[in-house]
Amino acid sequence: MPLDNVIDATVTVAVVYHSGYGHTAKQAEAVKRGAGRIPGVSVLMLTSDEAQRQLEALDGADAIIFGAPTYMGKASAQFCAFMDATSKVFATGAWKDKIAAGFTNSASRSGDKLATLTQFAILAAQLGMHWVSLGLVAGNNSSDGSEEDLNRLGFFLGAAAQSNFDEGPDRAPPPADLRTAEHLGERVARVAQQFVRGRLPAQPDGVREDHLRRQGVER
Ligand SMILES: Cc1cc2nc3c(=O)[nH]c(=O)nc-3n(C[C@H](O)[C@H](O)[C@H](O)COP(=O)(O)O)c2cc1C
Repeated sequence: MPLDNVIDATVTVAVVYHSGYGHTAKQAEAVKRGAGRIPGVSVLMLTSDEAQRQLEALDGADAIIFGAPTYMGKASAQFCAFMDATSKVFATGAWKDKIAAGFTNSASRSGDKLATLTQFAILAAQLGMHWVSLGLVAGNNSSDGSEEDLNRLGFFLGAAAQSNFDEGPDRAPPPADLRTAEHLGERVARVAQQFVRGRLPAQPDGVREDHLRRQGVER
């Protein structure tokens, strides 16, 4: 492949999610917004039903971000069906060395969301993927903290959101949780880009840097 094509290669971040009533879909859209902010990154959105029917659509993705509501202390059954379907990928190793991350949303502040994020991280490990954490300090845990803080729910493994059960997706999850989801999308896109560029073939001194500089790429 010519050098220009290799360096111009778009990085693809896929978001695979389930949402029963629209709240986690809002969070998924926020993840997409964050990832899409990084120049040279395209975002592929698939519901877990769609992804389950066409797993090969994800073969070209450099990163896959898993998202589901927490139902009964675990990822929703619909998302679990997608997880089970990835046993085909387990067999072929097709997603090995892709970047992975996750997000979840539930009614309670904890609501046992950690169990869902842990499920996602284990899924990624079984598939040989590289898990990316949220990368934020915990918010709203001091006397000057507030509900507006990024990562107000204090998760590290992935992005968490909380949606009051009596509010529709037009009101929940709140802006701080959507900004936290945007942060995750942005972080995963950057990591995926670094990872893809790290695999570029070695170039004579300065050639690769010149290409990146001409593209205005942040190093
Ligand atoms: C079957 C079911 C189980 C649920 N279990 C939990 C739970 O374990 N913890 C929690 O905090 N909320 C729980 N909830 C609330 C949902 O996580 C919450 O309403 C969420 O916003 C739904 O997201 P969605 O609109 O994307 O489906 C449950 C809701 C349903 C329908």
